[in-house]
Amino acid sequence: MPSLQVSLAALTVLIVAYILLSHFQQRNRELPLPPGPPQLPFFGNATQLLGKNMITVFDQWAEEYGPVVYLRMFGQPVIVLNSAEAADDLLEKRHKNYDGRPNSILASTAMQGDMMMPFIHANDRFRRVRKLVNTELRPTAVTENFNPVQTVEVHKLVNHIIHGPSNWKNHISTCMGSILTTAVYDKPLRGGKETEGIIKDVIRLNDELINAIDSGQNYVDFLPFLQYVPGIPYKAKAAAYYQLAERTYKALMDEAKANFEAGKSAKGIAARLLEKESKGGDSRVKITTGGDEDGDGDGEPDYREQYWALAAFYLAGSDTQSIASQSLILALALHPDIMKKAQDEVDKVVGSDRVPSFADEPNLPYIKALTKEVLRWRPTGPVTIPHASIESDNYKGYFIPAGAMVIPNVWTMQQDPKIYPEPEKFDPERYVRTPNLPVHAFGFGRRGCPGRRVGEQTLFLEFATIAWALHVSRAKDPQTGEDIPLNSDRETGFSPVGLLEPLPFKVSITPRSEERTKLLERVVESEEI
Ligand code: HEM
Repeated sequence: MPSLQVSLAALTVLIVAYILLSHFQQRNRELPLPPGPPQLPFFGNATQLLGKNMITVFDQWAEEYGPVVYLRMFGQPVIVLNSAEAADDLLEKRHKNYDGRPNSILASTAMQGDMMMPFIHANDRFRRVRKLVNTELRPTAVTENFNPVQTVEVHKLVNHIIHGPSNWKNHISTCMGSILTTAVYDKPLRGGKETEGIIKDVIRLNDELINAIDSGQNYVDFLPFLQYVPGIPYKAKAAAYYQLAERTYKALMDEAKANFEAGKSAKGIAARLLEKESKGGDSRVKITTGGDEDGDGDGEPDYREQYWALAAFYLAGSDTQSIASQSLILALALHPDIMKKAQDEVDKVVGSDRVPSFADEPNLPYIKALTKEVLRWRPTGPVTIPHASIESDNYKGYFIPAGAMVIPNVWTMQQDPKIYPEPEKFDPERYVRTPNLPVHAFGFGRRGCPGRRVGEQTLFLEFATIAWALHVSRAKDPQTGEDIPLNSDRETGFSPVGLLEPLPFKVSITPRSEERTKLLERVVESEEI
């Protein structure tokens, strides 16, 4: 009992100190804060968000308060950027001050030891890891490391859909995951029993992390003093996750290292990275405890940073690509005219005697426009990953506090009728007319998605092959013969938190011709060998 009293007393002291500090931070400024909704003294605006669809609330606040909105969530300053202009001014032009990430006590520190790229601060580790990731994802590396894998996996995907159309969503998710596990570790992802062992752990880690964030287990991020409370429940679970993550990501790299040292040909980015280093006589291929040895921050990532950097590919690239593909299927079923236009373009350029390839890209502008419009219409991350301000700033006469969470509200930006007339309409033609019309779904500044090219290319080949081989339309109710309704409403037809994933829906997917089905089967068989 006395220890409980001590804990409660300590907790009270921490809460009071926290409130005082956050109030001091608000007062210690000369400029006004950006406009925003009324706040309660401690909870800020959090109560106005509870139980509501965050994007809907942000959208309304954008209308009411303008392009830059200020909130306080449990004492933490939050800036929401609602216009492309504000995002460009701050996150691109002043990126050095906005490349930070908010303190993520659960997902980054407790669950991943501050090693996982999308969550880490703009620190020396971030700069080392970013160098590695950008090198492995530069255009020539994508052509070499990803295009052959994307080709095989997309062909397999469409062939699987032909033979099991009701399972189309699982086929997509396997394909998108497999592109990453194969390109990085040379380990294709297989359904059922074949996805045992280490790759199963990669999938599990991904799912558990998303679940921890989306289900509100990250309460400690909003009430940071809780991390000092002994026995707080999130810690044990997070520690178990961290151990599994460390073991899994290291084991994958170790296996690549062992294969390469045994003289097997280096397949996959992990093995090739180690091979490149050894050819350069580089001594970095050794297991260390992480960090920049000379402490200057611009060194090369060590072994531990390397395997965590490569782990970010699956984590950041599998669900994002998969969800964009689901939104495409929904859009095609809703718009038979768009399905037909896509099919007509592919038929004209590719014909029936071969399957689409990356070489067709310059000749398929409508398919390319379709990939952009899907990501504009229903952006996978409607608010992307939050950034954080490093120093305090003055934007158009408003005070932006240091350490504020900065949320790019991509949803509202991509629904701006001045830039995208009739924004709610799914209309790929807007990108045919204006190919450089912006797509903000990949984020901003130095934190913008380094896998953008991979994502765009996967979606391009997938969409072209779907249009070539399949017909997607509304499903009919077998009892009544009526169309089964489809709900593409952002608020009621999509998941309310996290990534913008369509809620389960039914469509009809049929092969376009026997001839194309047979050709695709032959292609898949030949690629299997
Ligand atoms: C349709 C597919 C994809 C979409 C829509 C997408 C979107 C995003 C967004 C919005 C961010 C955060 C940007 C920001 O903070 O401003 C991000 C970060 C990231 N993405 Fe992607 N992404 C996709 C595919 C991929 C792929 C295929 C990979 C890897 C091959 C990848 C790797 C990453 C990484 C490592 C980060 C963290 C960057 C950082 O924190 O600095 N992404 N992505």
